Amino acid sequence: MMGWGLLVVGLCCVVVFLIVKWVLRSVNEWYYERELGERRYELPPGDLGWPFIGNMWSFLGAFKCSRPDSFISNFADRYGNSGMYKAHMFGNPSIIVTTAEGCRKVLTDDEAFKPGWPSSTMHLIGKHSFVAIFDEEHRWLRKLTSAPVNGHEVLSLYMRYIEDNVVVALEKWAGMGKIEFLTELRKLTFRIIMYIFLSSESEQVMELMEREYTILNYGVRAMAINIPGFAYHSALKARKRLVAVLQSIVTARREWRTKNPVRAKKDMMDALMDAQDDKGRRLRDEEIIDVLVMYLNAGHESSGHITMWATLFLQNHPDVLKQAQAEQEEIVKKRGPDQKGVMLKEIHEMVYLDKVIDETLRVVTFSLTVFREAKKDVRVCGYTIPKGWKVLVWFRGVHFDPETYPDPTKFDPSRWDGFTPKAGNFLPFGGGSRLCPGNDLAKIEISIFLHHFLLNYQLERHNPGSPLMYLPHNRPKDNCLGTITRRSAHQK
Ligand code: HEM
Repeated sequence: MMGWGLLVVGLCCVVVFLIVKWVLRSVNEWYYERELGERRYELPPGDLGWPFIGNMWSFLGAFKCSRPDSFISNFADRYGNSGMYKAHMFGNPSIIVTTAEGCRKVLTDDEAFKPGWPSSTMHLIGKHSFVAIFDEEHRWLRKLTSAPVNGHEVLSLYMRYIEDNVVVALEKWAGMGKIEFLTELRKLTFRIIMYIFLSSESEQVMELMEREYTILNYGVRAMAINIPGFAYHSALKARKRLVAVLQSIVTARREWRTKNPVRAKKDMMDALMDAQDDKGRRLRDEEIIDVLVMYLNAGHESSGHITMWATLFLQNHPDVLKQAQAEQEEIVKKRGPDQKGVMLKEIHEMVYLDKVIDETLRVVTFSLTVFREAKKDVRVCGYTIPKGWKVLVWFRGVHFDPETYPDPTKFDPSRWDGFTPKAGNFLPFGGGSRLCPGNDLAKIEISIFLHHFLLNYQLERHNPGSPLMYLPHNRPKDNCLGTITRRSAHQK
């Protein structure tokens, strides 16, 4: 009797548990889809996860357990390979778009989409930065700020500065013994972007700011929990400190400009201070600071990571390394006796290195996803994205599509021999009106670094098996701890 009783109680518990689970799993769908009426049947397949946390648990779980692709493959396993899935991400009902066709459509249709970054990102990067502004305001500020980092003339101008700093840094690292290669690279790329935007700052200020950016970036991809001990809370504090430093730089510059009205050289800060829109409006300090917070971050974090990964891939693939070294040696051999340093035309001749960099950009896919919001109901690849819903343009899905890139997880620069991806199939720098304005600068920086590294240096990692982390960005957990040494004559 007792046994039957226990069985019944057990069964009741299981049934109650299943009902509660089903109700909880359906709450988000009832709440967000009810108001869509019949249009809910036009949504892509998927599920909106649990109340409050949505699908964030499985997103963070997949990325923290180093299985980044399992997050999307779980959707594909459950709902079929539709390439678009509904989900609840970063606090919003969202559509994740993983196909080249869908991503291109979202990135290029400014009539239908505007930026849709989570409000936590906006608080961290700034409500006057490009993650928050759109249409006319974005076009104006983008034109103003992208000019100083684009075009043959300006890039040639920065190349000397970049190269001098690369040469000094590599020499210094080779005498330092054990270093965190990624940390040092981030400092180097930060110094370069600070020079371009602010004509440099003191060593101390730069180190401090770079450290604050590291903390800020941890918060960008974390749950927006503003409680001490959580990454987002620390990131908000880091932003405050960054804003304070930038405010003091802006104030000092304004004072300096008043005393020196005629200036020989103008940098990005000058451009922002001089700017006037067609109604004669000038930018306020807080707007300038937000644009700087964004540019200084975007302009060093990505280049530092990609340079580290390209170096690692080269070191781990001896055949690729040999071919890349041979190309650089050939370039140096052709130089006249008076030439000092790399020329822009030589970078265009680095055809093999360019394939190595493109393959690195693909395999790493530094920007896992970017966010948009539908301004109206939009049809994409046969599904409806409802007005107000967020869209996650999932670059990783595009870059790991086996139909375009057979054996997609393999690092293989030769896949680029005679191969030009169709529009939308290769998006390391995004696309449309938000295409990365620093793409040429980034490629030049990476090429100059690899040029000198390949000719003269090698890296020995201390923990080659160090586990990988995927958030906020792909990197070895030990920040690539290793020793840089000069290549001896017989290795050349
Ligand atoms: C390997 C290096 C880099 C990668 C992989 C990269 C990637 C990207 C991607 C994917 C976007 C598109 C964001 C979106 O669609 O919402 C973007 C935008 C942006 N990037 Fe880069 N980037 C790199 C280097 C740089 C550099 C060096 C700079 C600074 C000069 C920079 C500044 C920006 C800015 C300001 C935006 C926002 C553009 C807008 O919203 O109009 N990036 N980047």
